[in-house]
Amino acid sequence: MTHAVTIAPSILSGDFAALGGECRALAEAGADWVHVDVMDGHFVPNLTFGPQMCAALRPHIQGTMDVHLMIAPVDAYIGAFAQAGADVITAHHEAGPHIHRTLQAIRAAGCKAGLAVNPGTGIDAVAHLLDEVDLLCVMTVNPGFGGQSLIPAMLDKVRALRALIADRPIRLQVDGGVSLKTARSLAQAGADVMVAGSAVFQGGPEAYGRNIRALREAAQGVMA
Ligand SMILES: O=C(CO)[C@H](O)[C@H](O)COP(=O)(O)O
Repeated sequence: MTHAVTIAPSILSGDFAALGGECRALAEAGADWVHVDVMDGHFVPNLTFGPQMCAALRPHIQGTMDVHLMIAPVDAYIGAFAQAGADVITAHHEAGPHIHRTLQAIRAAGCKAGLAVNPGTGIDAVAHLLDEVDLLCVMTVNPGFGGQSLIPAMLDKVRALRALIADRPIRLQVDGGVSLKTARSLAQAGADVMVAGSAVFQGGPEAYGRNIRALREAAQGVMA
């Protein structure tokens, strides 16, 4: 069974000189969420945004601001991202040192708690954390950069996590290499939130609506 799919464009692929406008264009184009990739140059080999950027973007985002923290340590920054208006804050299992406490702190700050796992991390890592989690993010590429190809072995991981979640109200997100080619198999494996950078932003603002529609239809198995 496939689930209704949420499309969460990653502004990592947007025009950094015009991100407010990019967020407004995404809303007009039918994006469900906006995914903000926060990178610290330490946990991942790239640097992007901080809480001030999130606060500046918040008024330009309709609906859910989905903040993906690729940073270590995490806990000291949760309050700032919550204050900045994040709806979902996702932390990495690998960022440590006490992910259970981190997830509790995210909820205590009034946000939905997301748990991300890198490609090399097995599903056992999340099994004992499900009570603390509102969203599981399967990294389907190694984190740090947009435009990479989906790692095929991650489909099995998505399938296994969907089975593990069972009937819990946990969203299952995939992040990296989501495209017209991969969306259907990811949805069939059980993903219900698709983060997409290149696949949404290619072609510029006039293509966003078309790209989002095509991605949604591909995920749902609607033939072009
Ligand atoms: O978290 C990320 C990288 O760490 C990005 O969200 C992800 O790679 C999306 O980009 P694309 O759709 O181009 O693969």
